[in-house]
Amino acid sequence: MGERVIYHELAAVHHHHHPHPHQHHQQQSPHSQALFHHPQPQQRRPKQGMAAMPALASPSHVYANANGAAAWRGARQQQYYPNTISTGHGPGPTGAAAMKQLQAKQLANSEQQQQQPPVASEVSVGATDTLPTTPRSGQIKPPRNKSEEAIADLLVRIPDVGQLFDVHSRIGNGTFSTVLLATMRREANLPESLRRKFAIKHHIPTSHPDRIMKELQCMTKMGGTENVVGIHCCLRCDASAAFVMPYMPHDRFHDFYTRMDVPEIRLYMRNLLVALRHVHKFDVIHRDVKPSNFLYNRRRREFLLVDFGLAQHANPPVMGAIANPGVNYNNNNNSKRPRERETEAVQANVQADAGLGGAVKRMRLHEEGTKMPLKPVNEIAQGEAQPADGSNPSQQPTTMLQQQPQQPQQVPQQDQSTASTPASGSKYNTNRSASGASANSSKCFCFANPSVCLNCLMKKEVHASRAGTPGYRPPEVLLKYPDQTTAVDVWAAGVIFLSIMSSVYPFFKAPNDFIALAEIVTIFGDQAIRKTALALDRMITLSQRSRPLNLRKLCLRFRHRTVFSDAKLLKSHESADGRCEVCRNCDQYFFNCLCDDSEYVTEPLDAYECFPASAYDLLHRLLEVNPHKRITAAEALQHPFFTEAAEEVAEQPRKVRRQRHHKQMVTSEQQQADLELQQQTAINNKLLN
Ligand SMILES: Nc1ncnc2c1ncn2[C@@H]1O[C@H](COP(=O)(O)OP(=O)(O)OP(=O)(O)O)[C@@H](O)[C@H]1O
Repeated sequence: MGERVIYHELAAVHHHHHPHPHQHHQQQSPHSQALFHHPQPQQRRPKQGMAAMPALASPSHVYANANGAAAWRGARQQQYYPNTISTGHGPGPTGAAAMKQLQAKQLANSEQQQQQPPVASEVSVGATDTLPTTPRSGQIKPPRNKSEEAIADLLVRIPDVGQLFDVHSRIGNGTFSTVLLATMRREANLPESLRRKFAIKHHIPTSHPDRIMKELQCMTKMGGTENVVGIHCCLRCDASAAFVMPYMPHDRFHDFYTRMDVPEIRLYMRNLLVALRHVHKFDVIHRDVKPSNFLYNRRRREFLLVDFGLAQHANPPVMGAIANPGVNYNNNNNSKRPRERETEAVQANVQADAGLGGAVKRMRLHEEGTKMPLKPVNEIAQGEAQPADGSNPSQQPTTMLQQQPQQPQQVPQQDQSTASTPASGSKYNTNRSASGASANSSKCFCFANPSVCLNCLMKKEVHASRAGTPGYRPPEVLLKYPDQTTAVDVWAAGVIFLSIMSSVYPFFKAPNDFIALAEIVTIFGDQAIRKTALALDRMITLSQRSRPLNLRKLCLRFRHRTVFSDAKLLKSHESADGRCEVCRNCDQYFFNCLCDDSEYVTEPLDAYECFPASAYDLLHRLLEVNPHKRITAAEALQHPFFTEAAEEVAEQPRKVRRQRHHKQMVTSEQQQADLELQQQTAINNKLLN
C-alpha cells in the first residue's frame, strides 16, 4: 500500500510541476583482531596475529526501460571518458561541470546573502538557474560541510529530487553511495510528526549501472517485508541514480552491542535471521551482512536489512561438490539451499551475475566485462517476484537475471584463484599438478621455470566471488570456493552474534584474506579448515597446527576482560620468580587458557556466565566452518535458543501461577503459625495473670 501511494504521489507532484513531462525532460535532461586486534588481554597477545517505476516522468528517467538503460550507458560512457565532447543534447549540465556552476552560483548567492540573516532551520540547499526553480531559493547557501555538499551534489545531479523532496541531511556514507534524509515538499506544511521521512540513496556516479540495476531488482523483488528494505521509487538523470526508500531511524551498533541483555540479543538475532530467511528464499545471497547494514531501532524494536549492492544469486550446483560424500545439502525442505534446484539457464546467468554484482567490494569492475542487458522493470516485477522455495510452482523461481552474458566472462584479477589456495579438483583446473579432464591432464612445466607453462595458461580460471566486507567473509570465500551459497550470509550473522556475545566489535579485522583465514584457523583450529578445504575441493597449506578454541571461554573471557586481564589476577598465578606459564596453543596465560581441551586448571567462568547453553550452540552452528554443514537461517530460527525462550514465555503464566500459589501457601502457613503463636501467647499471658 505504502509504496503505491508514494508512486502516485510522486507522479502527481511531477505532473503538477511539469504538465508535459516528456517534453520537459527532453529539454531539461535529454542525456540527462579481537583476539587479533581488539581490546587485547593486557598481559598477552595472541600469536597472530528496483522497480516498477511507474510513470515517474519521461522514459529516460525510468532506467528499467530499455531505451533508458541504453541512454544511461551512453551517458556513462561520457562519464568514463570525460574528454569526450558532449553531443549537445541540451542545456542540462552534468557531473563536475554542474558542480562547478553550482558552486560559482552559490558563491554569488552567498555574497548577495551576506547581509541577510542566516536561515538556521533548514539544511536543504536550493537550486541555481541550472536547476529546477525551488520556492526556497532564498535559502541557497554554499555547502559548508560534507552533509551540505552531499545535498548539493544530489540536487545538481538529479534535479527532480529537488522538485519532489526537501533534502535535509546526510545520514549515511558508504563506499558506493551517500544516503540522505528527505521529506516530500508537498507535505512541507504538515506538522513534522505527520511528514513522512525517506532515505535517498544517491549512488556514486562511477557505480556501474548493472550493479545499481541489480540492487534495484533485489529491493523490488524482495523488499518491504520481513525486515528487508523496500523501495518507493528510483530517480535517474544522466549517469546519476537515486533510490527513494522508507527511512528508518536507527541506533548505532557501537552504542548498543555491549548493552543488550539476553532477551534483546535474542530479538536482534531472530530479526536478522528472519530477514536472511526471506532473502535466501529467493536464492539470493546478500553478501554484505554486517551491523551497519542491519538497522535497529531499539526504542521501537524495529529492524531493517539494507544495502543489496553486492547481492548476487546463489551459485548453481556443481557436480563435484554434490558428489562429495558425507556432505548434507538438504537438512530440511524449507531451508534447503538452492543448489539442486537450479536449471542450466539459471546457472549460466548466475555465473554472469557472479562476475557483475559479485565483484569485490571497493573494487571497480572491468568495464569490458560481461554486460547484462537491463530488463524492463515491470517484467522483472511480474516474472520474478516469487520466492524460490517452490511456493508458486507456476513461475520459474530463479529468474532474477534472465539474459545470457553477451561476452565471455572477464573475471577481475582479484577474484581468481591464487597459488596459495589452488583447487585440487578437475572441474576448475587450477591445481597445476592435478591430472584430470581435458587440459588438466596435460603435464605442468611450471616448476623451476620463470614463466607459467602453456598448459597452465590454458586452464580454466576459478571464478570465486569475494565480494563483501572484510571481517565477515566466511571460510569458503577465503578459500576461493566458486560455488558459494546463502551460507555466506549465515556466517556473517554468526560473526555479528560473536561480536555481541564477546563484546568485541569488530571481531575479525585482518588486512587481507590470508590473515583473515589465519584468524579463523586460530579460533576453529587447523583441522576444521583443512577438512573444509578438502570437502570444497580446495587445497590449503598451513605452516602450523593449532587446536580449536572454546567459544564459550572466548566469549566470557572477552566480555569480562577487565577481570581476566587484571594485574592482580596475574600476580596471584605467578610463581615465586615472577614467571607465569603461557599456553602454547592459544598463547594466553595458563589460567586464562581458551583451548577447547585445555590441560590447565583455569579461572572458573561460571560466575560470569550470562548466556544459556543454547546460545553457544547456535553460535557454533552459525560459525560452522564447512558451508555445507552450516545451519540455514530458516533452521536457525527453529533453534532452541529461540524456541526455548518462546516456551519459557508461554510457560510464564503457569510459572507465575505456581509461584503465586507457592507464595500464598507460604503466606497462609506463616499466618497460621502467627495465629498459633498469638494464641499461645494469650494462653501464656492468661496463665501468668
Ligand atoms: N532506509 C534507511 N533508513 C535509514 N538509514 C539508512 C537507510 N538505508 C541506509 N541507511 C544508512 O546509510 C548507511 C549506508 O547505506 P548503504 O549500506 O545502503 O550504502 P553503501 O554505500 O552500500 O554502504 P557500505 O559501502 O558501507 O555498505 C547505512 O549504514 C545506514 O546508516
